[in-house]
Amino acid sequence: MARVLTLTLNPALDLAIRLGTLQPGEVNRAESTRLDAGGKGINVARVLTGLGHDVTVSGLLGADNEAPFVRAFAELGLRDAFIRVPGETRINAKLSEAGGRVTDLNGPGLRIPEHALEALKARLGTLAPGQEAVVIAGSLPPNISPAQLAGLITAIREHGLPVWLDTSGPALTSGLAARPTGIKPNETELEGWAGRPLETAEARLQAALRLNAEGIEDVLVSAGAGSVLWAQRGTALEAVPPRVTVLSTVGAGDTLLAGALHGLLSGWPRERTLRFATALAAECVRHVGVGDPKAVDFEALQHQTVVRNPSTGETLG
Ligand SMILES: Nc1ncnc2c1ncn2[C@@H]1O[C@H](COP(=O)(O)OP(=O)(O)O)[C@@H](O)[C@H]1O
Ligand SMILES: O=P(O)(O)OC[C@H]1O[C@](O)(COP(=O)(O)O)[C@@H](O)[C@@H]1O
Repeated sequence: MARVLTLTLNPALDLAIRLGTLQPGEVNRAESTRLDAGGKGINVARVLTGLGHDVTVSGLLGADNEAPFVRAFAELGLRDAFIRVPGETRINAKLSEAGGRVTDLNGPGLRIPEHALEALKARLGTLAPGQEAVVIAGSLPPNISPAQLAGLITAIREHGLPVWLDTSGPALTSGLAARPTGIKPNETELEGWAGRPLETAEARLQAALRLNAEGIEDVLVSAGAGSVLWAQRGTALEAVPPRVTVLSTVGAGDTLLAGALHGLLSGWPRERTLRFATALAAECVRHVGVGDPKAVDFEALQHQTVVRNPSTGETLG
C-alpha cells in the first residue's frame, strides 16, 4: 500500500441535516442532524486509509474547535500534520431533503496569518519526501491567493511527486499553470476553466483532451448520476454510475478521486480503476459519509457500472 499526503487548506465541520422538504423562510424541523470533520482532502484521506493506505493529513486548521478533527484523525488512523491557526474552522451546512435534493451552504473559512502559510510550506518540505502521491483538495481560505496555491503545487512537484488537484474557479485555473499530475473537476468546474458552456459529451471530451495536451496527465470529469470521463495522456474512458437512491451527495467527488488514486497506486488497469472509483462514489451517495468498499453489495455496484470508450461507445469488461 502507498504513502499519501492530503492537503486541505480550508477544512470544514460538515453539519448534515436531514428533513422532509425545506420550507425557506419557515421554521423547519429536521429529522436528524450530525456534525463531522470534513473538507475535501480529509474526505479523500478517509477513503484512502479505509483502503489500507498510509495517509498523512495536513493543511490549515482552526485551533479553537479542533477537537472533532483530532478525534476523527485518531479513530481513522490518520497522521495529523495540520498547522493550527487562531480561530474556528468553518461549519458547512448540508441539507438533504427526502426527494434526494442536497443543498450545500459552505462558509468562507478562516483568515490565515502569513506565518501559518510559511509554517505549512516548511512542514511540506519535511513531509513530502517518502510520499507516493499528494492530493490538494478544496477551496482556498479567503486570504490565500490562487497564485499561492500554484506556488505550493510547484514546491511539491519539485520533490518529484505526483500531485492531484481538486478545486474550482480561479484556484483551479491558477493551479493548472503549475501542472498538477491530475485533476477532478465536475462539469461546472470544467466549464469554468474552459470559459464557456460545454453542453455535449464531445465538447467535454475535447476540453479534457486539451488539458492532457497542456500537460495534465489525468483529467477525471464527474457529472453526478450522468457519467465520469477520464482522459489520460490523450486517451479517454467513460463510465456510467449504477442507479442508486440518493440520500447525501456530500463526499461523492472526494470518494471518486480517492477511488481513482487507489487504482492508480495499486497499478490496476484503467478500466478496473474507473469502474471501482465510479461504483464507490455511487455507494457514497446512498448515505451520509464517504463511500464504503465493504458495503455488502459493492461487488454488484461494480458490475452495474458501465465502462465504455467515449468515442466508439464500445462497452468494456
Ligand atoms: N445521483 C447519483 N447516482 C449515482 N452516482 C452518483 C450520483 N451523484 C454522484 N454520483 C457519483 O459520485 C461521483 C461524483 O459526483 P459529482 O456530483 O459529479 O461530484 P462533485 O461532488 O465533485 O460535484 C459521480 O461521478 C458518480 O460516480
Ligand atoms: O472547500 P469547499 O469547496 O468549500 O468544499 C468543502 C466541502 O467539500 C466536501 O469535502 C464535500 O466535497 P464533495 O461533495 O465535492 O466530495 C465537504 O466535506 C466540505 O464541506
